Amino acid sequence: MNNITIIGVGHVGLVTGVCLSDIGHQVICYDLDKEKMDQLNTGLSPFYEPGLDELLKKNVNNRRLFFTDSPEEALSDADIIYIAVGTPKQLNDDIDLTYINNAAAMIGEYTTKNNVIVVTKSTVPVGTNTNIKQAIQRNAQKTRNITMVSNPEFLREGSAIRDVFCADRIILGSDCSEAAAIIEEINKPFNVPIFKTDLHSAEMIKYSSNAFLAMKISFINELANLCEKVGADIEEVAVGMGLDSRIGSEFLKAGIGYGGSCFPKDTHAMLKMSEEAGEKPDILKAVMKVNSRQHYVLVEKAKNYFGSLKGKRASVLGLAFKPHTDDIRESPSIMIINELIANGVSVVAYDPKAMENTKKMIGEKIQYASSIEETLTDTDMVFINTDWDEIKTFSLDQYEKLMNRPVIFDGRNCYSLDKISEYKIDYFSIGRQPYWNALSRTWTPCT
Ligand SMILES: NC(=O)C1=CN([C@@H]2O[C@H](COP(=O)(O)OP(=O)(O)OC[C@H]3O[C@@H](n4cnc5c(N)ncnc54)[C@H](O)[C@@H]3O)[C@@H](O)[C@H]2O)C=CC1
Ligand SMILES: O=C(O)[C@H]1O[C@H](OP(=O)(O)OP(=O)(O)OC[C@H]2O[C@@H](n3ccc(=O)[nH]c3=O)[C@H](O)[C@@H]2O)[C@H](O)[C@@H](O)[C@@H]1O
Repeated sequence: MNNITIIGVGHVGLVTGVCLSDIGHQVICYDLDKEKMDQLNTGLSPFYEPGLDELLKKNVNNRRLFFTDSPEEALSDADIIYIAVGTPKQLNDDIDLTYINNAAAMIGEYTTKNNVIVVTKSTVPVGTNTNIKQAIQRNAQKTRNITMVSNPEFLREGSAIRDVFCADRIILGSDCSEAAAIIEEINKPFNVPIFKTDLHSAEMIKYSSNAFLAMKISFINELANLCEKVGADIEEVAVGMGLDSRIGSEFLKAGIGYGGSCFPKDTHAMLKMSEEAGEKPDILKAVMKVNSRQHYVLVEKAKNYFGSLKGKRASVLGLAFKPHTDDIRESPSIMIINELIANGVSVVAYDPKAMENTKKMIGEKIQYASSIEETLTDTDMVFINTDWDEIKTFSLDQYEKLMNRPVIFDGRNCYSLDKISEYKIDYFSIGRQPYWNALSRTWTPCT
């Protein structure tokens, strides 16, 4: 059992704290937000993540997990400190390292132990861990020896707890083998393969993994658009490709482009890192370009279908950037909504978990419904933007019943084409037969 301090209690910091306490460590988590810390000490998570509330409650109740907004309480006795603060994109798309620098300064100011190991969970550009160490040293009052371990996180929102306990690997980068061995020991109970490497390579592994996954998504989306033109079905193509173990079946789901707080920002950060190093990141640029275009393919289809969208009313099913989360950061659904509004469409939306966050972000620009049925009622078109189970399994006859004249723009290929053709619904999806025309009962190419 180790005593561990975590700085930054967001998606990564909280899940890390909960999981480390669950495997037996004593964890104290520190964040600036007092209200959030008070709520967490009662066992209630500030965001939705499957399975998190139960584990949080369990470990708060058995006193292995504690939250504070006092840096002194969190840091003065600490000798193993995890940094999990945000590294967001600035308005000009550069990475913002303010929170990292503040965390570093704070560690220097408040720690009192002679030897401290600092473990970076946050995603940071290559070289940042070295800068963090220097920033801590500049501020250090009592601590003499600071050792850095880069331990990038690979969890996904919506399956974060499972991803930690069943991870494919844990990466530990350090220039000190003793420190890496201590962090390896801490992680042993997870029973996950551990790969130890140097600091810079560990930092690079994180960006490279996210960029590769983003590339897979843009690749399948580009193929999807081609499939529509040549009469192939991207769902079949993805299965056939994925059967090759060198390619693998994951992250080959065509859709409306990747969103979320990480792929967009991390591809930008990697692009910048590459350019600063004098390289030409051509693949990365293409990945990002394809992705930006993909967010709007459904709106383009709607424009072609209706001629003009002005004065129409659209329902939107799904606001979160993916299912099983209430996170709407860089959500393609919000981009589609903004594009619809710019085209004179009035929007009514529904999401099982992300309504509150959407209200905070875009307020009364749209209307909010409390069920799928209410969302669809008297609308001219529906956009399926997030494939929550509730949305994927929603009965097609309800679209017929509730909409003015049902037209579905399905960004997640939720319905089988065989099923669709049994209904009087005009249907567009991604990378399959482009358009089911209910009146002529034919699959028609898009213009
Ligand atoms: N969200 C995700 O699924 C994943 C995120 N990451 C990376 O992990 C890092 C954290 O991401 P999230 O957890 O999503 O961020 P977040 O934005 O959800 O949470 C960051 C937290 O840090 C706190 N904070 C900022 N400065 C602080 C300071 N000086 N002292 C104490 N607390 C401070 C904020 O109040 C906030 O609660 C980022 O670098 C991200 O790229 C990595 C893997 C997965
Ligand atoms: O660094 C991070 O923050 C994390 O970023 C992603 O995790 P996350 O963004 O939570 O979610 P993903 O499941 O990767 O989905 C990201 C986006 O890609 C889209 N996506 C995903 C997979 C796919 O096949 N097709 C597709 O369009 C999703 O709809 C979503 O908008 C990575 O998968 C994690 O390994 C990583 O730790």
